[in-house]
Amino acid sequence: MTISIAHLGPAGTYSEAATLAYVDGLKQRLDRSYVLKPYSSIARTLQAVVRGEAQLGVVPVENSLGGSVAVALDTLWQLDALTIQQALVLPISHALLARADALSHLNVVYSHPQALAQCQLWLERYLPTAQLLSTQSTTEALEKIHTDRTIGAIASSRAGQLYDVPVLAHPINDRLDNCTRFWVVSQSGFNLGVESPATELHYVSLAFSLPKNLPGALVHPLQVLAARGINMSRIESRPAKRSLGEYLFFIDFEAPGARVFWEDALKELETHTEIFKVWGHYSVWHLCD
Ligand SMILES: O=C(O)C(=O)C[C@]1(C(=O)O)C=C[C@@H](O)C=C1
Repeated sequence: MTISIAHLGPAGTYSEAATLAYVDGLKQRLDRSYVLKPYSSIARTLQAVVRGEAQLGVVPVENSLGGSVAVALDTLWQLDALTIQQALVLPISHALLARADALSHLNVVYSHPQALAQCQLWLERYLPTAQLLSTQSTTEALEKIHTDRTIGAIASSRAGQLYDVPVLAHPINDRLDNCTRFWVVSQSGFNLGVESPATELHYVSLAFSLPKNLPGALVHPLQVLAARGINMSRIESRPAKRSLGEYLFFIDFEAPGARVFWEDALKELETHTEIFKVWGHYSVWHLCD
């Protein structure tokens, strides 16, 4: 059976690059054929998995410079039907692509908001007067250029080659060690049949809302982890989209060793929450670009 994998498109996005590298890794573990399915937004990528149009979906969730990809976390919470199979970390090296001969000819730069955020200092320094406009993906930004010599796009050099747009500057991200974490998700209950060795560091990701906005409400669930010596690797709050000041909390923690140890922690943690969702237990693959 062919495994179909949804990702943010069109061709040339970093999400596609992460998916291609993931497929390379999968091929070494699972003798199947794979087909990639591009979608026009991160939310639609996740919805495609829920609708069964693809068995897996690859979405960016966090970048070392730009922080969380809010739409991915918010959509995961709303959809409530997905499980994380794998995390992927991809190095991200942005290029400024344009048909212009010099930076001074550019009036507008398009890109995905995450890519614009990752190049913020560079843009302030070299293109302080250019208008910065958002697109759904870095390759959608490239499509805006057509033949216009006053428009630039931030995307990968690989995308520049695919769309035949020259590189005007590279790398332009504010730190060279820029990288993005992606989650590979499936419908809950889907078994990919890939065992990750216990030697790989494993994580658990979860999210919850709190029963009441009272003093100490967040401390209690956190104490459950601290009391067991469980190392939290991320905590992120997002608006609950109910009343002002109500939040959802997204937590990742390291989960080595016996399953029973952290499963017990989850049971106790749940008692301190209102809505409680566990996204999964998974390992991380560090990909090469
Ligand atoms: O627009 C793309 O190329 C994407 O795959 C999206 C995305 C993101 O949302 O973080 C992925 C990796 C980079 O951080 C920049 C953009």
